[in-house]
This record gives sequence, structure tokens and C-alpha cells, in this order.
Amino acid sequence: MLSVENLSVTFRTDEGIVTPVADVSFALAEGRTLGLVGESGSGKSVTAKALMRLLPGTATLGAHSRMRYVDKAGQAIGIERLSPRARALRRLRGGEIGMIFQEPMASFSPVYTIGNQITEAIALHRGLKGRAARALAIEMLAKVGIASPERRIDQYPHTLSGGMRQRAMIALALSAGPRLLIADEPTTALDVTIQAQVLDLMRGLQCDLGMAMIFISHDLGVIAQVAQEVAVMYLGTIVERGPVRALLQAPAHPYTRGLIAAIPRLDRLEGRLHPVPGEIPSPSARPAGCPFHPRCAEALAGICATRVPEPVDLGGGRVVRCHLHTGERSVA
Ligand SMILES: Nc1ncnc2c1ncn2[C@@H]1O[C@H](COP(=O)(O)OP(=O)(O)OP(=O)(O)O)[C@@H](O)[C@H]1O
Repeated sequence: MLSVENLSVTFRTDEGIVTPVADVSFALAEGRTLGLVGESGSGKSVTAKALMRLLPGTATLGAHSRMRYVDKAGQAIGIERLSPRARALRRLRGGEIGMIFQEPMASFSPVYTIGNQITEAIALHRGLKGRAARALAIEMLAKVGIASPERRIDQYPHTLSGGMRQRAMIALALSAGPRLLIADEPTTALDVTIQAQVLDLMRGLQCDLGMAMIFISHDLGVIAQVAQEVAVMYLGTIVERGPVRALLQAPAHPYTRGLIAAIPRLDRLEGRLHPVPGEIPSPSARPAGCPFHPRCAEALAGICATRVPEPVDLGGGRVVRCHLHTGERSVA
């Protein structure tokens, strides 16, 4: 359904050109969930926005970037080639690919009721108006677990609680009937019990609707609950990807091992937490060679600091970018 190849994004900034996404490739089949995980600033949101062509005018896609999407009618669309005003892009956004954000007010306008906004999406993408659109909007609100939807539909977004607003935003995205939902940290701002409810809800809806999903989170524990495949991002690069279980059981990249070691565990309260040492550098100060080498305890002298690791196919759908797997030996 979606294949992304060699996606690179650069931004023009006052400090010069920065590259928050460098040579990202992944694929997603219909009905599957890909988890995109990485620390803050690793380029997850920029990747998602590139897929929706929502990047600002200061952004440029690399010449070799390919984002191929096969739509409802079976037609292949080169997303990277669509012009910002193309009708095909308007059809794609919402109706084919929906997006939800960490902050629901990014999707809702504060001056219209949630009902107004959901029925508008329904009219635009499903061609339903009036009573039929309102009935479907109420049905969507009920589907996401909002009690008394026939009353809530006439409320303004700011009158709902945080968890309720998050649910309403999911209803808004789903009411357009997308085949692919990009969820960018949709539960990060919620407290843990509501987070668990919303995750559960999204899993159930995805099953019912047969929708594919790209689920973005900095939390590997959350990704493990919702995704079948996972891609680990570091400084704009996917350092490792593969089926979620295999990757968690035997992580191949030192950064993935670090992320797993950093997950707090209730059964080991006495043990110390092991955060990945150091900080993710700014994309304007991208290290040469492997971007992770300055923080890597296993870096090979004379290799990792100078040569960019190519993707290595480990079999079973697993790919890693690390010199420890390319058969390189320290040259120092
Ligand atoms: N419009 C922009 N202009 C310049 N740099 C940008 C712009 N948008 C994002 N960036 C930079 O791109 C990098 C990647 O940002 P991105 O938001 O994709 O990270 P992320 O992995 O989604 O992190 P978070 O979890 O904090 O959202 C960051 O260093 C960010 O500062």
C-alpha cells in the first residue's frame, strides 16, 4: 500500500541547511501497523508530514525521495510528485490518509462545534450531507467511546476533557474513511489509564475497519502494544527495522538495545535505569559516519566515525544499519 524509498528532507534555516530526515526507507502493507520510534528530534514527525505533504515552504525533498501510495482504486500515486495545490493531494489527505496529532486542537478549530467539523469532513470525503452526515458523525463519536454522542456533537472542542478531545479527534480522522492513519504521539499527553483506553480503542477500530496505521511514539513499550512492525529512528535515519517481537527479543543495533534498557520495569525497581548516554545532536551538527557513533559504546575505531553504514538484511524482514553487522573490523 505504501512504500517509502530514500526519503530525505532538508530545511533552510538561519543557521544554514539542516537534514532532519536522511535516506529513510520502509514499506507498509494494507491493514498493518508500523511503529516509528525514536527520541525527541529524531525526525519522526517530519517523516509523517512529508507523507502528507504538510511540510513548510522551507523544506525540500531529496531528489531520490520516493513515496509510492496505492489508492482505493488500485492506482499508484507518487506523493513526492504531487503539487501542493493538486486535487489528488486534497483527495489523498483525509480520505485516503488521515492524521491525528498529540494535541487535538491541532485538528480542531476552536470556533466550530465538533459536530460541524466532523460533518464537514464527511461531506468532503463521503459526499453525505444534512441528516445523513449528522447521523454518521454521531455513530463515529459513539464508536470512539464518547457517551451521549447526540449531546456531545453540539459542543465546542474546548468544553471536552483531554481524553474526550483525543477521542473526538480520532472520530474526526476516521469519519473521512481513511485507509491509512498516521498517528503522531496520539497518547503521549494523556495520563496512563486514559492512554491505555485510547490505545485499546485504536487497536479495536483498526481491526474493525481494516485500516493500516503508522504509529509514532518515543515509547517503545507503547509501540510494542500496537504495532506488528517497528522502525527505530535516530537523527533522521532508520537504524533498525523489523517485526516488533523479533526486534525486541534480539535487538541488532546498539541504539535499539539502549532504548530497550531504558524502559522502566516494575519488576526491577531496585535496579538502576540505563538511559542511552549523551544527547541526540541537532540535525545541523550531524556527525560524520554512523550518526550514533559518538554515543555508541561499541563503536569501531577508524570505521564508525567515518563511514556511513549501509542497510544490512538480517533475514526475516529485519534490516539494520550498523558496522557491527557489515563484517567491518576496527582499523585502528
Ligand atoms: N520547520 C522546521 N525548520 C527547521 N527545523 C525543523 C523544522 N521542523 C522540525 N525541525 C527539526 O527537525 C528535527 C526533527 O524534528 P521532528 O519533529 O521530526 O522530531 P520527532 O522525532 O518527531 O520529535 P518529537 O518527538 O519531539 O516530536 C528536529 O531537530 C527539529 O528541530
